[in-house]
Amino acid sequence: MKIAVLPGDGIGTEIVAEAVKVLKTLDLKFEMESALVGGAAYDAHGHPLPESTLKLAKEADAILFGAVGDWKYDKLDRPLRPEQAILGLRKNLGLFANFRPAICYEQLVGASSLKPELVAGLDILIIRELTGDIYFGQPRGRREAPDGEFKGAPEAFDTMRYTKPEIERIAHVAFQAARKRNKKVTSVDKANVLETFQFWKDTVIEVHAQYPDVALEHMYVDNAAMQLVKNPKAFDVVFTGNMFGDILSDEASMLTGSIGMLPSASLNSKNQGLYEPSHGSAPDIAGKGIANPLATILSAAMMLRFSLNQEEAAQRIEAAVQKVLAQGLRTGDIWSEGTTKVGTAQMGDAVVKALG
Ligand SMILES: NC(=O)C1=CN([C@@H]2O[C@H](COP(=O)(O)OP(=O)(O)OC[C@H]3O[C@@H](n4cnc5c(N)ncnc54)[C@H](O)[C@@H]3O)[C@@H](O)[C@H]2O)C=CC1
Ligand SMILES: CC(C)CC(=O)C(=O)O
Ligand SMILES: [Mg+2]
Repeated sequence: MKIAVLPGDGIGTEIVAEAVKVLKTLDLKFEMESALVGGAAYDAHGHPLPESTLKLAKEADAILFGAVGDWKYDKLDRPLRPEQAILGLRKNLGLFANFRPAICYEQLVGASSLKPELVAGLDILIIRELTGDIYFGQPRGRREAPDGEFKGAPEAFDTMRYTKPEIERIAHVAFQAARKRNKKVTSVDKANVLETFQFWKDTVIEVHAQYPDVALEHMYVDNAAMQLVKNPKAFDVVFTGNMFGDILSDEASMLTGSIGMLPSASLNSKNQGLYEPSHGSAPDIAGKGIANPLATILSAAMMLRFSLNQEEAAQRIEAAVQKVLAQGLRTGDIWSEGTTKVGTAQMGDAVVKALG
């Protein structure tokens, strides 16, 4: 088994180091090989996703990814910007199914910005389509407005699109995941305004015919954003497209206490996967040793479960994380009065110790 380790930029390097530490503590046989990605790869090789990094990722059984991006690259031409590395990996490897579980651990009920009773016991699964939608649709660009009130003025445009097979395959993923949980899917769309999402809704209804044992509800994304903070426990599987899933998963992270707690798995049809925290490179706190590494450590647990067939090891990591939280250790983002503030490496060390 081979794991490609791609730390990336900002806090990416700090949090991946902790997840690697945890993986090395397990008595498992796998090889790990690291490579540059994102801004770090652009600085060294002139491209955010060099051929050698892509080759390593393609050949690996699983990829452990940190985060990419920094404000200093924001003026580069888009194809050279760090974010193109993660988008390119997702597209090149066909990682269309993104799982983002939002679980509020008992010990962190007080860390959420919501009332404890709203988040205690929360366990929802966001399933986000990851290789389509407006993030990848063509054409896109800048031009002179071809018509309308401001005809001739400079304008920018993107294309929102989904093909039927793209919607069908992720709908099957959502319904099958729901069968292993509470048999309820909320499909989030904007069918009242967007043709793409009326098509999404129609296709989801068709696929649902094969899953009569799973309850399906539809919700517009604006309402879903509101319901997520009003009554989050009413959801079980939240299923949506690429952009809405991106936004709603950051929102849902705060139900768990912090974005530093939300792991993710991105899978293709061969169950090859990329595992990364749901957050970005956090340039505002990079280099300070204060980032929360738990989302990345929990992503490594998802990697053991989904791609490396090591369920027991995955559960060991998840139990170790809960044990450390029960000991009262907290990085700044989840700290509250009466708990002990620790840095990134101390948190990683504590998880390693709890594993023993
Ligand atoms: N998959 C990826 O590589 C992603 C990359 N990005 C990139 O990351 C850069 C920063 O983007 P932002 O919008 O600021 O989002 P961000 O997720 O990096 O940070 C948002 C806020 O959350 C905090 N935060 C994030 N992770 C944390 C952690 N583990 N522990 C404690 N606090 C944490 C940050 O300090 C910041 O205040 C941009 O260049 C963006 O494009 C953003 C999202 C995903
Ligand atoms: C570069 C972005 C598309 C990444 C992101 O925000 C995400 O996947 O959550
Ligand atoms: Mg995001």
